[in-house]
Amino acid sequence: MEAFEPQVPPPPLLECRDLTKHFGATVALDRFAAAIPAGRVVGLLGPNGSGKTTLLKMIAGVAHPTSGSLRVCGFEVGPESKALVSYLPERPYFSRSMRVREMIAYFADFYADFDAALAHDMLARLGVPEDAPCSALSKGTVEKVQLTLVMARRAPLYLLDEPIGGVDPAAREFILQTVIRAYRPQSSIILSTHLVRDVEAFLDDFILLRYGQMLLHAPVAYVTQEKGTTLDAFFREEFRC
Ligand SMILES: Nc1ncnc2c1ncn2[C@@H]1O[C@H](COP(=O)(O)OP(=O)(O)OP(=O)(O)O)[C@@H](O)[C@H]1O
Repeated sequence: MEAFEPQVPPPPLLECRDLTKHFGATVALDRFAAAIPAGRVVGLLGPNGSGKTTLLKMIAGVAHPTSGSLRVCGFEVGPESKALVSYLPERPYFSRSMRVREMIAYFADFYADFDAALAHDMLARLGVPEDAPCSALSKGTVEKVQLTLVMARRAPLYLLDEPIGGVDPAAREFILQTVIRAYRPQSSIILSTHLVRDVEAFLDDFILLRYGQMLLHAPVAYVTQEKGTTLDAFFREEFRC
């Protein structure tokens, strides 16, 4: 007789429970709760000041919740969870005095999961000169480099805060195809953006935030199939000023 072994499902890649962040009297995030499984590209959408950056910072472990909890692959925020998260912050963070090639070497040294060959390949596809000092690069090219460095890590969870805001519209789709789709199917990506029209074809799910509260967490198909509209049109209608 075969022994019956109950299958214990793996923990979600990300689980947030009642996650709350106050800055003085400002409630930046209010009891945010969500579970994100592996293999999803999730758009984090909402007007200015709705809490997107605050949420990503707490998941990355660079800001601390006022209350509530979160786990990445079952780990509370700490060294284990940070090693599993590849985070692109909203502001440029790398040394402007280094050359692109040196940045790649630096990341390869620092992160055990960094795939330098993949980074070189992505930069070549994106037309970024590796010998250029970062200080000589345009804002859009700096974004391409940062996004490449973050996506060339083999991490389970990628957090991208406004990844393509400074890139020209013609290049956005190419970048999303080249860089975002380079991730592995067992990973997930959460990306915050105002460029809903540009990213919606790449998203599986979306989360809508307003005034720090989650309005909706749903598959994009909920909007395109059940509502018969685009995510961009849905977003504009929802947040009409
Ligand atoms: N360090 C801080 N000190 C005080 N208030 C803050 C701080 N960081 C964020 N806030 C406030 O928290 C709220 C959420 O800000 P957050 O940056 O998370 O929003 P966002 O959705 O990312 O905005 P945007 O789309 O403009 O980038 C805002 O009211 C903001 O002013």
